Parts: sequence; structure tokens; C-alpha cells
Amino acid sequence: MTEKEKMIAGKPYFASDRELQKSRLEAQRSCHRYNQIDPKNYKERKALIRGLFAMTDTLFCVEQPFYCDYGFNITIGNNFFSNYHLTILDCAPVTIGENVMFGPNVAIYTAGHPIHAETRNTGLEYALPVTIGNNVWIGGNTVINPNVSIGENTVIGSGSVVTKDIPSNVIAVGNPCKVLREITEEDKKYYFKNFTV
Ligand SMILES: CC(=O)SCCNC(=O)CCNC(=O)[C@H](O)C(C)(C)COP(=O)(O)OP(=O)(O)OC[C@H]1O[C@@H](n2cnc3c(N)ncnc32)[C@H](O)[C@@H]1OP(=O)(O)O
Repeated sequence: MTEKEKMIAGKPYFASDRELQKSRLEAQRSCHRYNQIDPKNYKERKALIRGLFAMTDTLFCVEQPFYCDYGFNITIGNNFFSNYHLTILDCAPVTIGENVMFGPNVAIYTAGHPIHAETRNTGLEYALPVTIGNNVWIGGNTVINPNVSIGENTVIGSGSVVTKDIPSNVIAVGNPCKVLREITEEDKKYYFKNFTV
């Protein structure tokens, strides 16, 4: 197996590998180009993201600046919106559903390093997938760690650090991110606390 194949399969690998270094540099250059495009030039912005990501749908908006490691591991569903400063370390697949919204400064980290310094200093690293269901809203400054799934319709509060799976249809907040409560039919009536729609 090549280091790239190991990385994508969730096996330990060496990121210093030539092929991976080359892919990261290509993605960094694409992100650099993306972040320099006139924000009004939607056509060029869209085309660049389409070329960078594994899969996109019809409607999406990735605000600038945006950063990723490879791009080829990122899939977004239709009607995706991410606010300023999204960072995706997509060493493993990152799969995002439909109608998903990210606040500013969201960071998705699929990558990690061994805990013990001796093992870590060998250069070995790992990457595990992140999956986000349909209709999820992630608040600003949230960090999502490797090997996490977030269920559909869920809201993650701003500033959360998501270290474990979060179920569907809940509000979850905090560091570490924990379920605050379920989202119910009653919530339909309000747009913020007790402010009615
Ligand atoms: C796509 C975009 O660009 S979005 C723009 C960026 N906007 C954001 O990121 C805003 C994200 N919004 C939030 O984080 C909100 O606080 C929400 C959606 C989680 C609020 O959910 P609500 O159900 O209304 O929670 P509510 O405000 O009633 O708070 C309930 C409890 O959770 C706590 N809480 C609410 N949000 C958070 C949070 N992000 N982190 C930690 N605790 C929180 C409250 O302090 C409160 O605690 P208490 O019971 O001890 O008093």
C-alpha cells in the first residue's frame, strides 16, 4: 500500500511521503488562489472548489479564506454554506450532507499524532473520517476531532470541541461537546429563544 492509500484507509502512515507532500502543496496553492479571487467572481470561486473537492452539488458557498490539506477527501451535499476561515484537514474523508451551515472559524481535523513522544517522533500519523449529516448547523469556532459523526438536524453551539459522536436532532455544546437537549416540534415556532417566527 502507498502512504496515500494507508492514509485514506485510516491506517497509520508517513505524511512526509513525496506523493502526499506534492498533493498538499497543490491543495495549498489552490487554496491560496481561491483566497485571492475577487469575492464577487462567483463563477471562478465555484469552479475552483469544484476542481478541488471530491464532490460538490449545485448550490454551495465557501466564504474566503478557506484552507484544506488535500481537497480530494472532501464531499459536500447540496446547499452547503461555510462562513469565513473554514479549515479542513482532510487526510481522511470528510463527508458533509445537504443543507449544512458552518459559522466562522470552523475547523475539522481528521488527522492526529500518537500520544507517546517516542512513537510520535517517528513521524507516524493517522487520519480518521468525519461525517456530518443533513441539515446540521455548526456554530462558529467549533473544532471537530477525528473519527466523529454528527447526526442530522443537529445544532452544535459556538466554541464547541466535538470529541465524540453526536446524535441526530439535538443541540450539543461545550468543550467537550455534550448534548444540551433534544430539538422538538415546539422549536419550529421560534427563531431565537422565545422570539416567535
Ligand atoms: C452559518 C453562520 O455563519 S452562523 C453565525 C455564527 N453564529 C453562531 O455560531 C451562533 C451559534 N449559536 C449558539 O451557540 C447558541 O447558543 C445555540 C444555538 C446553541 C443556543 O441554543 P439554545 O437552545 O437557544 O440555548 P440557550 O441560549 O437557551 O442556552 C441553554 C444553556 O446552554 C448554554 N449554551 C448555549 N450556547 C452555548 C455554547 N455555544 N457553548 C456552551 N454553552 C452554551 C447557555 O449558557 C445555557 O446554559 P444555562 O442553562 O446554564 O444557563
